[in-house]
Amino acid sequence: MEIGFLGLGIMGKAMSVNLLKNGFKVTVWNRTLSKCNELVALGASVGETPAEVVKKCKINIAMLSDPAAALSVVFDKDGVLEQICGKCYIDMSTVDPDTSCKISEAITSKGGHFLEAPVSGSKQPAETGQLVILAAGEKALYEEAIPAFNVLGKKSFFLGQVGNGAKMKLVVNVIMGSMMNAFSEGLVLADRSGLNPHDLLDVLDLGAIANPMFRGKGPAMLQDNYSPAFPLKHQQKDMRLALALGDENAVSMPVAAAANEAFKKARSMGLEDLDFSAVFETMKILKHKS
Ligand SMILES: NC(=O)C1=CN([C@@H]2O[C@H](COP(=O)(O)OP(=O)(O)OC[C@H]3O[C@@H](n4cnc5c(N)ncnc54)[C@H](OP(=O)(O)O)[C@@H]3O)[C@@H](O)[C@H]2O)C=CC1
Ligand SMILES: O=CC(=O)O
Repeated sequence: MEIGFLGLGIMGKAMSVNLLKNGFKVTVWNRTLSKCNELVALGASVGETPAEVVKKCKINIAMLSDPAAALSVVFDKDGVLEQICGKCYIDMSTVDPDTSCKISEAITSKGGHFLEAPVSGSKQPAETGQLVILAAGEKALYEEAIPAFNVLGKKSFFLGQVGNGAKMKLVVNVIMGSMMNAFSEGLVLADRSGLNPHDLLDVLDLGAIANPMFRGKGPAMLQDNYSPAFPLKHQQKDMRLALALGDENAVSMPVAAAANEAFKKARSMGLEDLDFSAVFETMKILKHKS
């Protein structure tokens, strides 16, 4: 199966490498075209524009930063829409349900097929094919994409109509962002009250709230290492979009709102391209001021 892949950031690069290594033919495109070179060295072809990729490939996957990027790649000149008739488009970016529905409507009205399929799991799961895929939209396309999903992920869910995948992803990530804030506060509290935060990591890891995120990120955070796996700007985007979903549904979300403020503070400190665990730095600043 030949797959078109649009967007070679942290996730898209890892996912397309994985597809290539598992025997798929892949044609890639990235806004900054030079990022395609590494994939070419592994056997990928390059399209000069999204339209050129879609013209060549029946199944096309996008992994783009945010709603603006997702819309631009579809609707702009030389975009996906120009060649979508009879072709398939799977948007795996994390966007809001309205963006996903807008893309779906445009694609299907031009005779294309659409699936949204955002993922849970970060850089390492993308590299090792351990993502959790949250698909919604055209069921027949979901079934057609299963061989690719089996390479990219450890489990795929089909969640029904377009928008449900986006919603599920935002619910998961609003919980994750709030957890990262609680974890960071706990690390600061341990330190300031005279405990060794490394001991806290060991205690947490043996108890009821042990989880891969605390286990994976904690030691690096204590060394001020925020090498980006999941950039903070994207986590804050997800908080913002999840809070908007809360607004729409009259769901009070004070914990998530406070966590969002901390991520915004981190962005204002210039930390947006670091890993989202860098929100810890906002609390260390507060600590030093008090
Ligand atoms: N990193 C992670 O752990 C995870 C990320 N996600 C989600 O996956 C998506 C991608 O994340 P990630 O790979 O980390 O992000 P990156 O920031 O590493 O990559 C973003 C990609 O989007 C492209 N892009 C940005 N703006 C535009 C635009 N206006 N037009 C065209 N292309 C554009 C970038 O192109 P260029 O190279 O030219 O800048 C790049 O290819 C996001 O929605 C994120 O929330 C989901 C799960 C985990
Ligand atoms: O969206 C980020 C993730 O780790 O999942």
